[in-house]
Amino acid sequence: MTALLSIRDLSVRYRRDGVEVAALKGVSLEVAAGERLAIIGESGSGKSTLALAIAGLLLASSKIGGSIEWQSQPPRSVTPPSVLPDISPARGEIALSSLPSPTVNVAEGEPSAKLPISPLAGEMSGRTEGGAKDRQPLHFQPVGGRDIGFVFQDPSSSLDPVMPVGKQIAEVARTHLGLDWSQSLARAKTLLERVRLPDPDAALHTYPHQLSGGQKQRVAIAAAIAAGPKLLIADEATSALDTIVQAEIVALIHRLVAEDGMTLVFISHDIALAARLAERIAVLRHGELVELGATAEIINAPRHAYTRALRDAHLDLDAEPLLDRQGASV
Ligand SMILES: Nc1ncnc2c1ncn2[C@@H]1O[C@H](COP(=O)(O)OP(=O)(O)OP(=O)(O)O)[C@@H](O)[C@H]1O
Repeated sequence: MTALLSIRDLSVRYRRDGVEVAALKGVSLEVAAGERLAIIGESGSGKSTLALAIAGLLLASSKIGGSIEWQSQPPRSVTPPSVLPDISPARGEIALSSLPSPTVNVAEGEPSAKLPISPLAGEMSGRTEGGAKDRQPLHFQPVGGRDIGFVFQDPSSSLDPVMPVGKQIAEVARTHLGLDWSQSLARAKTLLERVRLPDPDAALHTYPHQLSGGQKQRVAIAAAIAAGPKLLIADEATSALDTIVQAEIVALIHRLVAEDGMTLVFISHDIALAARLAERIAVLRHGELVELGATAEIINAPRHAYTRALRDAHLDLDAEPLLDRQGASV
């Protein structure tokens, strides 16, 4: 399979209370175009940091080493390209984001603010820095976030509480697909249908607080895919939901990814959930990639003791089979 992006020797360090935290330590992996990749590990293992690094959403104060290199652009299967919505949990609203340069190549310890396009720094901006226009991109360059959709754990903090959800989705379409308001609202309605919100016409006018947690997450997913991204990153997108709703959201993500031909990076601490959705699983521990393989291999024949422990811990807690032995079962 063609690689969509290659991550090489990626390390990320945060600074907190004067102390440096090494969140990622030399992680290398490729994400193939069209695959469903899960990244699992315990709390603090660096999963979110990896997701944010891929999306170019790391704090400007973080120190980044290594590279993230995007390969040639695969054919888009959905609507015209556009800038995608960044649903920023830090800001509690849908913001319009830009990605960093796809080829992020920074010396270890160099501030990420020196990246060609600034990462998250209080608010997302599409400004280029450091004379990015003069650079000759060697690879496909994702523009203004249009190529990555991001779904965060908590839909309550990723949606604007005082804006009807239809408008939140339509805003994305209007701004970035060049549609007028009626076209944008029609698109929002179609997206609400696609994420199976009951009565999409009425749902257009509802506010987030009028929806259940699962419904809010459906809206957040609709907004994340409104621009037709080629890569969808779901960061613990089901963790705040009860088990039944979790399964529904996993099924929804699986269907949308298949329908739109997206690549999926699914972040989860739950190996069972990951196994239901992903074709490959990457296991992070203390910021290091300890194992990467086909889902069936990871589940049935894990090589690393840590992966075995994750699997066995799950088996101890839940008698349900982790995998239907046929791969993703949704
Ligand atoms: N903004 C930040 N400032 C300082 N340290 C951070 C920051 N974000 C994360 N860290 C630290 O970096 C490490 C990796 O965190 P990260 O959130 O990537 O892990 P995770 O596997 O996603 O955890 P969880 O499942 O709990 O979300 C942890 O030690 C965490 O405390």
